[in-house]
Amino acid sequence: MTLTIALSKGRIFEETVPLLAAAGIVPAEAPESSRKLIIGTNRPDVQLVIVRASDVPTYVQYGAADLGIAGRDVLIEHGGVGLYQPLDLNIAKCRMMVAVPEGFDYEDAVRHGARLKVATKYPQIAREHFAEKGVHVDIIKLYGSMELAPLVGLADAIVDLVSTGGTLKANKLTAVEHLLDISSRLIVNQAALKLKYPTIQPVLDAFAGAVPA
Ligand SMILES: Nc1ncnc2c1ncn2[C@@H]1O[C@H](COP(=O)(O)OP(=O)(O)OP(=O)(O)O)[C@@H](O)[C@H]1O
Ligand SMILES: O=P(O)(O)OC[C@H]1O[C@H](OP(=O)(O)OP(=O)(O)O)[C@H](O)[C@@H]1O
Repeated sequence: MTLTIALSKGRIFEETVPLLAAAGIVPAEAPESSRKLIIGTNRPDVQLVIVRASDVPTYVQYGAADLGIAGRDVLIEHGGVGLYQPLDLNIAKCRMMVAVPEGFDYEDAVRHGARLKVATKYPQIAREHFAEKGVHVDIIKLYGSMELAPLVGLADAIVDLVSTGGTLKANKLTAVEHLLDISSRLIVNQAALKLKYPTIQPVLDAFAGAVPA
């Protein structure tokens, strides 16, 4: 029985390589330098499928992949249906923040009941946050480069991921609220966990033992 693991290119793949190694799995090639979407490994019974970060939960939900690694941001937006989430891998760590242009008095706007235009790739997380605060917002869904939106008048604020703060700084934005701490989690298709338990459990154990501090 083949074990299929869904991963995204970039930081998740890079930070997953040591975890795979702990489970005795070595990718046959690097996705960055290959156009292949199915990548073999040193183990004939394990293959990797390379998908968009936000598509990882969907592949695992429907059983097209048995395991996957996805950010908490992506998992909240997906909803987590059909997924078992046994392990926080403590990789791809960042924070979900509200940010506004430097000089914009966000607290004052909120206090005065202003209606804010908020650009984000994370409409569920943003909607819930502002609903809890009782702030009226118009959510504008974007797929990337959120930091641009306030600079060109598309939005008053953004909800986005911040790590070093370099992107905010380069675009003269400042973080005004911290919504969530984000890291990536191992996700498992619930049916696959039962059917492929003897193959999956050792991988889960190896990952658990290799989680970075
Ligand atoms: N600057 C960052 N530092 C650390 N982790 C991050 C950072 N940005 C995003 N992440 C985390 O890594 C995950 C994957 O991000 P990545 O940039 O590889 O994909 P993406 O471009 O956001 O996804 P998609 O391809 O679906 O647009 C995110 O879901 C998030 O959990
Ligand atoms: O605080 P920093 O260290 O600057 O990181 C924050 C940036 O990282 C993420 O983008 P990413 O690098 O994933 O680019 P992408 O959205 O174009 O994939 C996020 O959307 C921010 O733009």
